[in-house]
Amino acid sequence: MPVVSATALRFAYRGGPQLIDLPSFALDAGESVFLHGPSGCGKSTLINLLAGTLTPGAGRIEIAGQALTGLARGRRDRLRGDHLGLIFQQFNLLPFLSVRENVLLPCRFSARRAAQASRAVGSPLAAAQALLERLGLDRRLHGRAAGTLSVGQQQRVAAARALIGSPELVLADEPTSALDAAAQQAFIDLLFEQCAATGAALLFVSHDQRLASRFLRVESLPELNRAHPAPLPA
Ligand SMILES: Nc1ncnc2c1ncn2[C@@H]1O[C@H](COP(=O)(O)OP(=O)(O)OP(=O)(O)O)[C@@H](O)[C@H]1O
Repeated sequence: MPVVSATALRFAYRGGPQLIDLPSFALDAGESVFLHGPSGCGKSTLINLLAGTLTPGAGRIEIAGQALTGLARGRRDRLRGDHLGLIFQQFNLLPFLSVRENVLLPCRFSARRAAQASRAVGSPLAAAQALLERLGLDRRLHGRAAGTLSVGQQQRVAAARALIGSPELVLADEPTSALDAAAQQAFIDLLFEQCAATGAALLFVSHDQRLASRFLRVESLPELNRAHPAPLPA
């Protein structure tokens, strides 16, 4: 069973042209997919549709076998919290909360994630600490306000937050855009390692095709998408 599937998905921003017209797209459990395309082709929009933060004009999205489309907001938020880990370009960490509290957020919103974290290592707190340490952030940093960390450190906090409680699917939107080439490779290594450890599928979105060679499955959004939005000027 796919961990995420989209069928006959169509989307346009209000008053804008058709941006997404996707006959079908799916990821199987444990699969890692690199999705690329030029700036403005709709990659972030697609991620937000799959995450349920944008609502499609038509079509169906299923997460872990459950329909996301058509759900009321509260149930959609719960489905997202239970099954998805999200890493965005801007990390979306809460800068005044500690590193530890940021990582624990998904367990606060999802009893399922908290239970899975507890089953794995005893408690959500122990899971947060173990993940942070495996991602190279030692305990002295865990009580610091997230906003005081370097960009590379914040990226790893965002990864720990996405991975805690073993979500079935991790959606990563340009997560390495602020890193240099060596740090990008190291971050991708960590993501692969952690997704393999929890069995999570990974959808990694980037315009940077140099990263594609690390993935077994590589997809081009403009090739999948039957709507062809005009590229943004460089
Ligand atoms: N909230 C919005 N309202 C209206 N138009 C939007 C909105 N967000 C994005 N767009 C437009 O939709 C198109 C696709 O944007 P999107 O961010 O999905 O592209 P992208 O492929 O992720 O680009 P990038 O690689 O630069 O992040 C762009 O033309 C963009 O200007």
